[in-house]
Amino acid sequence: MEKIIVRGGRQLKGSVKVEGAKNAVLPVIAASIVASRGKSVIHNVPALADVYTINEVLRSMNAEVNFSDGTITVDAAKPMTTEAPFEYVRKMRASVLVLGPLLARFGHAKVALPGGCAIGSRPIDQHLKGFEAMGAKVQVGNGYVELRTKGRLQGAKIYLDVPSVGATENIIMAAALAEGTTILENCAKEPEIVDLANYLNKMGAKIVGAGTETIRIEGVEELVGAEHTMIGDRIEAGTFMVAAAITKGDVLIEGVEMEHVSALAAKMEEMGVSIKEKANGIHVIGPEKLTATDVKTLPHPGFPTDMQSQMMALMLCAEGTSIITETVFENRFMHVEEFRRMNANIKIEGRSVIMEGPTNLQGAEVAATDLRAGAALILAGLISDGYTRVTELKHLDRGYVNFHGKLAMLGAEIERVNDEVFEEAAAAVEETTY
Ligand SMILES: CC(=O)N[C@H]1[C@@H](OP(=O)(O)OP(=O)(O)OC[C@H]2O[C@@H](n3ccc(=O)[nH]c3=O)[C@H](O)[C@@H]2O)O[C@H](CO)[C@@H](O)[C@@H]1O
Ligand SMILES: C=C(OP(=O)(O)O)C(=O)O
Repeated sequence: MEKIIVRGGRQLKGSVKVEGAKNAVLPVIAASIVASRGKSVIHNVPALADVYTINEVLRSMNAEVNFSDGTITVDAAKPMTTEAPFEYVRKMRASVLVLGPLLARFGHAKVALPGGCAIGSRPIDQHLKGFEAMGAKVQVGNGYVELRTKGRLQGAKIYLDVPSVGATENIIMAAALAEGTTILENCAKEPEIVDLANYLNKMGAKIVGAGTETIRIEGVEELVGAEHTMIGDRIEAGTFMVAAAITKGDVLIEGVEMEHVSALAAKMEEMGVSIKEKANGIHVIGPEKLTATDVKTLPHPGFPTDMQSQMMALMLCAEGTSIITETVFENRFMHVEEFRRMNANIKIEGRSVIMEGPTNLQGAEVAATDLRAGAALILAGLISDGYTRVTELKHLDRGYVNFHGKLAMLGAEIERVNDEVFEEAAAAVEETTY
């Protein structure tokens, strides 16, 4: 079994560069389906398992996709099939982001229903409500959702019940090729939405208001391939900000906008962490003592749910009582059990967790329950007594490129090993007769 083994006690020092944002690149790759001519060239693409999965989804539908040295080219000009089977959606929920582009360009899309996952139930009703408002017929059955439209989709006024990131993305991709104007209200304001709108506008779309709660999309008849460079990953950056703070370290984080991590930075400053914007990155210095604080996850610009488990690791080390309230996903506390294995004193009360710190964290064998939980357990391992062994790395690989290698470059005592390889080698040694 593959594991990351970390030995606590090293202060992190140096600089680290973050990758392009996973949650921005997945919709951008899906959006390249809307180009009926011309190639799309996308730079600063992270080599993540999720990126390989979305590339496979597009290839399976007859698009040409090449990925090397951080650049993806997509040629979707040839006729495409319009179905994404369960084998892809099972690996990565963001596969549902092909629904909007396929429907808008080909009048048909069929994708396996994603179902729940380790962090909550994650329905797609708001995506479907938007497509229906634009004139699509929606059919759900046998584990699939199928969308059809006769002729072009029609612009519509759509109000989202929750500011869903995925629904906002799917609807703006569909509306970009619809006939007439779509006004999308109470939409998500995440930086990834702005990046997607910028890319679509380079393709010829007419989208204004991305990053605010009302987006207006004037549909156009055709979109063409475009060149785009992805924004830096604010969640990877945030994870390294916590790594610096938790180890009382001194780290410069490059490749991300300060504005994209401002909610996290504000909370970390309340805890006593020094965070300064520099010309070449974000400079984080961890204090001798961390002060307890409270955090509530919210849609952007609130505190991101994708930083909740990493923040929990930091709060475990703070003096006093800290509370985290998770309002975005109903079940995103699976990592609490794993932290308890590391000696954490944590109570779950409804949608909140209450921690008494500082915790004398102890190394243990723990499992990544989702990708951010995996990162959070490694962060806790950085300051635990002894060795922490983190398994289920498939989750981590969905969202972090070479996480252990980057931490090692900053001075952490960490390695990624494959037990099976060791066991095979050990067995081979035993069998050897001298
Ligand atoms: C690939 C990607 O970008 N993933 C991110 C995206 O996920 P994703 O786009 O799936 O998350 P959403 O913003 O859609 O979900 C937010 C909340 O809305 C609910 N909801 C969503 C859609 C819907 O039709 N109906 C509904 O009720 C969800 O159950 C959840 O409680 O945003 C999340 C919230 O910031 C992040 O944690 C994920 O990392
Ligand atoms: C929850 C996440 O991703 P996804 O929506 O792809 O599961 C995440 O990036 O933390």
